[in-house]
Amino acid sequence: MHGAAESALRRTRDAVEPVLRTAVETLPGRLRSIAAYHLGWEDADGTALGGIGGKLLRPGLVLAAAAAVGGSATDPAVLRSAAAVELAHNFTLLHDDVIDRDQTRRHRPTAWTVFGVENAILAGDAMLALALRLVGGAAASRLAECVIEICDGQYEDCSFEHRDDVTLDECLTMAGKKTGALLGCACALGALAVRADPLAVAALDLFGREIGMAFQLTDDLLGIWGDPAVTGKPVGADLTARKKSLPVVAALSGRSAAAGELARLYALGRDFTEHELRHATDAVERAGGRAWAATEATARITKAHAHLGRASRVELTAMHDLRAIAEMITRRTN
Ligand SMILES: CC(C)=CCC/C(C)=C/CC/C(C)=C/COP(=O)(O)OP(=O)(O)O
Repeated sequence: MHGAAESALRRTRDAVEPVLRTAVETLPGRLRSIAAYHLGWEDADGTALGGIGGKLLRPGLVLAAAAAVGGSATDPAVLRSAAAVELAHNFTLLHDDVIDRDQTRRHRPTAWTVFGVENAILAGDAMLALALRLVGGAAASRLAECVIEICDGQYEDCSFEHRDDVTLDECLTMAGKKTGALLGCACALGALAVRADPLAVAALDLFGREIGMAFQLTDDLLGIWGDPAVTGKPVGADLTARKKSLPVVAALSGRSAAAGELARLYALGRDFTEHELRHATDAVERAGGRAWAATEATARITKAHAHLGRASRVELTAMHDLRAIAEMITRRTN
């Protein structure tokens, strides 16, 4: 993280973590323990740990969006929305780790490997319900719509694993639902919490969706070329499992020899060996998938800035944090 974005996310942590902790404390004991483990507050045996493991990007967007339309980032309604968005995000992570059978998240064993699949699913469900209860009213309806869109995106993502004809457009649409929707919703909820003009809410939603696309593109790149010591996840897991991530689908859509090699590896129908993983990583790069994803991520950030510019009521002077967070997304290393 860099400068202004880093300090915006640090302020977010200070402001939102107490609200999150108070909310999670209201969960029944065993569900609370799983949520506290997943959020990095406790070890598996209940020993207190340093703090929340995630970057708090989505709550950061809630606070920055509220400020951008002239509201206060310390308004209780804004803080509740920020905590709710983070709870909903963590519901998706808990369930996603179960679906993918991922072993590691945020440098630690995933909740399902520690507490069991059923319990991790139930803790995720409880966190989503907590999110909706925390905001209530119109904000809860908006968040619920967003979660339905995320589930639709996740459904598409899973269904792509059984197809070998997935197009780049399909993949981009899926990423917009799976990841872009929640970043858009975070911005919209921040603006709604301070009763912003509907035009500004819509512009901020579109801004969030575009940076959400850039976020997913960068996430996919980090999944292949990131440093596991920084990302907290094993490198190459998506490729090994032959996932249709954006750089892979971009590479497969070309006609180069490297695209053919990648297609043959994907047609093997089983997880890759270490040697095949190295070959596939190299083929995605040579077939242009890495360069395409990096360029597309930058283009999405440019589009996002244009949405801010079109929001006539948005306070131009107060948009600094939103711009800083957007710029940080393509540079991030975790
Ligand atoms: C319904 C369901 C299972 C949906 C799954 C949706 C899903 C997991 C989409 C991926 C989004 C993503 C890149 C998360 C990492 O966020 P991050 O890097 O901001 O995470 P952090 O909080 O650890 O920083």
